[in-house]
Amino acid sequence: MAFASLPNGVGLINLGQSHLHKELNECFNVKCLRFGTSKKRLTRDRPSSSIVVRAVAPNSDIDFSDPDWKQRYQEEFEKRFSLPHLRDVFDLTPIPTTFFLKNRGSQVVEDASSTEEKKYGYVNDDDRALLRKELLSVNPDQITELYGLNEGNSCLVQSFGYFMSCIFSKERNVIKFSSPTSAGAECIDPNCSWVEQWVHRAGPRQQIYFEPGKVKAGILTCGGLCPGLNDVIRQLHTRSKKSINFAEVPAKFVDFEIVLTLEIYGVKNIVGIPYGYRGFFDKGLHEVPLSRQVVQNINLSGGSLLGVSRGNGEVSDIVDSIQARRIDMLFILGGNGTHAGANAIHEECRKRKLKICVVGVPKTIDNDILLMDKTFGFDTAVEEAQRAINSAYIEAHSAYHGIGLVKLMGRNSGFIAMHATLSSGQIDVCLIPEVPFKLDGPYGLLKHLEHLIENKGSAVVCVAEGAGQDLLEKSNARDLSGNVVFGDIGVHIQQKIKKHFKEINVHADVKYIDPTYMIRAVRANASDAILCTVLGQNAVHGAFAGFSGITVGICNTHYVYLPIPEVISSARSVDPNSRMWHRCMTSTGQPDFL
Ligand SMILES: Nc1ncnc2c1ncn2[C@@H]1O[C@H](COP(=O)(O)OP(=O)(O)OP(=O)(O)O)[C@@H](O)[C@H]1O
Ligand SMILES: O=P(O)(O)OC[C@H]1O[C@](O)(CO)[C@@H](O)[C@@H]1O
Ligand SMILES: [Mg+2]
Repeated sequence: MAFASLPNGVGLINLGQSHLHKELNECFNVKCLRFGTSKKRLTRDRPSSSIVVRAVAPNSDIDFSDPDWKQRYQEEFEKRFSLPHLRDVFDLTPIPTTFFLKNRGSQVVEDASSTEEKKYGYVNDDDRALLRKELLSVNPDQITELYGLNEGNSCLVQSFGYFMSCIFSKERNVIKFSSPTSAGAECIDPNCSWVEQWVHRAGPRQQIYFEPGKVKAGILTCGGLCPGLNDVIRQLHTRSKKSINFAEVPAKFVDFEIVLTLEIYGVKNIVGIPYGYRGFFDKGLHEVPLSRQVVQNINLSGGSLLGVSRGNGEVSDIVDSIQARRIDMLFILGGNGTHAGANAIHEECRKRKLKICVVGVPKTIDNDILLMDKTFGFDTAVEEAQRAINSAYIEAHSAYHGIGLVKLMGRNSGFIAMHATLSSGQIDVCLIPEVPFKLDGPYGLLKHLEHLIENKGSAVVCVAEGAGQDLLEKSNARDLSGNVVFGDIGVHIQQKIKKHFKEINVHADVKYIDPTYMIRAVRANASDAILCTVLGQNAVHGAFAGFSGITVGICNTHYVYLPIPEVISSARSVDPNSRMWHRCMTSTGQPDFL
């Protein structure tokens, strides 16, 4: 069983292991995470929360002696991951789609789909993608055998690279954990049996639930900034160099790419909601009409041209505003908090019997959304973080007894710090929220730095902002969204290092770099930009397909739709028993600090 230990010693149990019955009730970092007896799933308590996140364990009370337990598990899993649909509430007859893959010129051509397109161009509602990201560790001979390459498989062995990518696209790339104690093992039963877990495939459907000409679509971005927001909502173009006055933006002044997909369907009425949810309840802010004029390169800059914000509005006020604006589709780009809000809006729309589709697009540099391979902005943030690390390294190595210290974002999750450490190869110590550490004592960080200075002459430390919060004075301060405001672990460590080396009378030249906002205010790199484009398009397809209360994502290399509660029931975090964290420690050569 792979428990991820948290700074306060709370066990964070991996998804798929909640049959291990244990009750915990602790506050972890920003949020209070509860592991209840009845639900047996980590949920997040938000004192100011207006919604309760659904928390259904697929494998609650599984009787493994029942020969049919796998089937039961899969049935429950299928139920959990079924997508809320307008049909659940309304008696609707779908119409043929207006989204065509072929014969599209500058104009949207009505019913121009070819027979071939009808056959192959769309995703079926029953299509599924295998959720679990699994790794294959067998040699090519075994692959040939395993995948029946000699039996008409379309993967032709042209080159090893092609061969591997072809194989890996077959959705059968699984790892068999022989034991729950294997690194990173996520097992359901004590024998680690393989149980397939399928989720819904994203993409355009042949039948749609809205007449595009009558649709009004809204887009908003909420939470902190993230590289790629403008790519998802690509491309916003201003003819003026001046910043946008959201109270007065002429139609066709701005142009977004989510808009492009909407317009390909034939939607003409598209608006941007300024500054996240605030745009719905702040009377001084007005929606921004968006159009499809071909405009350039706004995705070349970071930030969000719609603006972002934190802070709670009443869900009922927001839905009043959505209703008054007659919005039919709402696309919401944001992190965990924003998605909780999106789900609350979706639920409220259902309660009021409004035919509105709410579709989320997960945005977070922290990469802390459950189940997803990665979220957009993360890669870019890691890439940018390396620049800071490189500067810290150069400073440290150029100074006599230099110690470089870099603090990176990562509120609950150390993915940015871990990946930046792995990619830079210049870090001696990586500290993340998921792994507790001590500063003092024979096994503490300070002693290790002494050792590095003595033996290497310099050292570089990378610390995630949420790491070591137990070493700081507790603060009750919260930001507008209710997130706990952390103490500055970077400054704390810097001071402790200086004090320590002074006390032992050894010279140390400490250089502290805090690139916090620099790593998220940049434009998306190529891989994030592609991810953004695909997610943006799929969000639009999802709404036209009639799904609401869903989000889009990439899971196990496939693009999928997921019900929102499933991805926000807790923050995704680094598993200290994973191979990746082990690799990180191997790369730095750091000890445990405990
Ligand atoms: N449980 C909730 N129910 C309803 N709305 C929420 C909830 N949690 C957060 N929100 C709203 O979502 C918005 C964004 O939340 P938050 O500031 O936590 O950012 P986020 O989406 O998690 O992004 P980031 O990854 O940058 O933190 C805020 O306006 C907040 O009011
Ligand atoms: O200072 P702001 O804008 O509230 O954002 C800071 C937070 O944003 C994030 O990047 C994303 O949640 C966190 O890592 C960080 O704590
Ligand atoms: Mg958040």
